[in-house]
Amino acid sequence: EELSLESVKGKVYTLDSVREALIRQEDTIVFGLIERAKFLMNSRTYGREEIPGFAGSLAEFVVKNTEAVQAKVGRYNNPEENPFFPENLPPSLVPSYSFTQFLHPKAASININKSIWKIYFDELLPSFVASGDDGNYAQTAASDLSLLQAISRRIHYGKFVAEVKFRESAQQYESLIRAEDKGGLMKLLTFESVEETVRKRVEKKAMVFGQNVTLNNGDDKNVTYKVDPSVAANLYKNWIIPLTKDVQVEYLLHRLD
Ligand SMILES: O=C(O)C(=O)C[C@]1(C(=O)O)C=C[C@@H](O)C=C1
Repeated sequence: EELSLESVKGKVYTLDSVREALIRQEDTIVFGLIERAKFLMNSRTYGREEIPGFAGSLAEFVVKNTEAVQAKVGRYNNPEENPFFPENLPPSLVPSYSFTQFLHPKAASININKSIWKIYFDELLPSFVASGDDGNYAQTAASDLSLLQAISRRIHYGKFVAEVKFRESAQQYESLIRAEDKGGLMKLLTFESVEETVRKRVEKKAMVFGQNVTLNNGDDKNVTYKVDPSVAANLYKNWIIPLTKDVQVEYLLHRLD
């Protein structure tokens, strides 16, 4: 079998391959929920903390500084990655890998991490983290960062999904884009049955990955979970899928710029 040059050089994006990537990212998000749930709410991570020379919370401090370190080693050269604090990020110090140029150049200006940040702290955390304070503020912020990054990568992956769909039905998309018909675009890119499958699979993953494992496992009714599986399913239903679709519409509106 012949390998195309493109598959040797970089990633090939098809509807199947982007959906495969979204499925694999579910694992990361479910594990991220489980890891964050290990700690209590630890509100001191999110309030005004007295960090000398820094105006912001401990969580912001960890995210900003970690992003700066990761930027220096090239994290944001990958078009699949979007920083939470893009202002003043240092340039990469290492030679850049040549990522497949698949997206329209306007994609780089789409970043909805401000909304993701707000939803994460205001709505998601209180829905599954036990209240209280165990003193692990740095560890809490580190687990917030990896979960935020996983959720952000998943939602912004909408750019790739949209580009694949655009290439598959360019004519249909073009007329909606020219008419700036957001509702029509939303309808054309929506697959209700796929969304339902995603929600059910995520709930099952939360059950499988998050069950408390014991050796006397005969009795199914005694199984308990580290994160309520409905929290994972609702995260997808209420935020992740709708925001992925918003990113797709936003991307498509600029596709012909
Ligand atoms: O799989 C797709 O076609 C997507 O666009 C992804 C996704 C999702 O976020 O899971 C979003 C919209 C579709 O209605 C179905 C699923």
